[in-house]
Amino acid sequence: MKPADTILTASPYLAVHGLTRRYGAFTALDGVSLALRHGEFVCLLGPSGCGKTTLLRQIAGLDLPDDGRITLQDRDITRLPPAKRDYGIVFQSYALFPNLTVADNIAYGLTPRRERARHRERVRELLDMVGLPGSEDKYPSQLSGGQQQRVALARALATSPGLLLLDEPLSALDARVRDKLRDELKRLQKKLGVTTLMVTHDQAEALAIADRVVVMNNGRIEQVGTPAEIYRRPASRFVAEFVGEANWLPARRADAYSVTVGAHTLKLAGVPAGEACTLFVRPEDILVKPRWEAAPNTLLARIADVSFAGAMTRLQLLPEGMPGVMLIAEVCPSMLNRQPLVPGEIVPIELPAELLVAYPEERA
Ligand SMILES: Nc1ncnc2c1ncn2[C@@H]1O[C@H](COP(=O)(O)OP(=O)(O)OP(=O)(O)O)[C@@H](O)[C@H]1O
Repeated sequence: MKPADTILTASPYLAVHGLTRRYGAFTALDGVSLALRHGEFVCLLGPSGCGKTTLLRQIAGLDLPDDGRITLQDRDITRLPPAKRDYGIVFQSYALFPNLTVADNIAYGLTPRRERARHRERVRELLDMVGLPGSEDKYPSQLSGGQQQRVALARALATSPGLLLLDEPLSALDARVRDKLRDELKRLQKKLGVTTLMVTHDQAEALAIADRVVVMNNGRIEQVGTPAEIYRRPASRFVAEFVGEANWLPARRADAYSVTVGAHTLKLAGVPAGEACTLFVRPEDILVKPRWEAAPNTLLARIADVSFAGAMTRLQLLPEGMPGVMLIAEVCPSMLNRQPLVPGEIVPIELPAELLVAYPEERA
């Protein structure tokens, strides 16, 4: 795992340095360091209680750290009041004023108040931008959840802030609205180039929307990387388990580049020190071969179950010579060029050496 400090770029837009927040004896943030480049979309991802919102609140100035610093374009903002930090924020609950119209909600932070005509024009522009043209005179209660969240986004962007903070903005919405708004949010963020930090506990959402994902656990950063890096090369077992689905196989180290699992020896790019380790392989990385041929990392497996999963077919496999191991594989039937797979059938499978990762046993 890389220490978080090593990801600090030369001149980040926003950076936190060794941020710590304690609540009594409990440490909610434990020396977190992180840097965001200008225009980047970064997601804070992690299980409930890992400190995501605490970190966002520190950056917003809604709570103060016990230790550490926050800088915005190299300026120390750690103790600045929220109004002086140049950000817009959207929360999970829409937090609109119910007694104000959409237009007044959006224009709320625009100053000076006397410039009503200019504000009206800005509100119109913002409503167009978030896909709600002509909604100026409606009240929040007349809007759906997705529409209210669009208004909240327009309000957050009204002053053209340099930083957009989003605290689970999509999680109260139903799945279809959430996916649509997620895509729109990403497009809008790229168009405006506003540096964005979003909290989510939804790994699929983080992978789909972010330029970089920050995986947090117990008040610390486990890994920072692009969605592909996080998914393909999880830096720890925690990240591998939290992001995506994986098979885990108990293994014993044979040498620096191979392990044994049951009666089989499997090759891989590297094996950690220590007698025992755990092998990680994604379901879609297991290859079902059209015919048997003796080759490295190739073995026979009995199909225990086949289930339809849309574009992919999902298999439960019991590899021969690996007692107690069951693998989940996802295969694309059109790639197989063979008869349909059926339960009870014995098929050759390959666990590709370059896609296997071994984690030390003590991290389990
Ligand atoms: N004001 C507070 N007083 C005491 N403990 C707090 C306070 N605020 C947060 N905590 C604790 O700090 C930890 C981190 O909370 P935080 O809200 O940052 O988690 P999170 O990762 O955002 O989780 P969730 O996804 O559930 O919102 C939690 O265990 C929480 O109970």
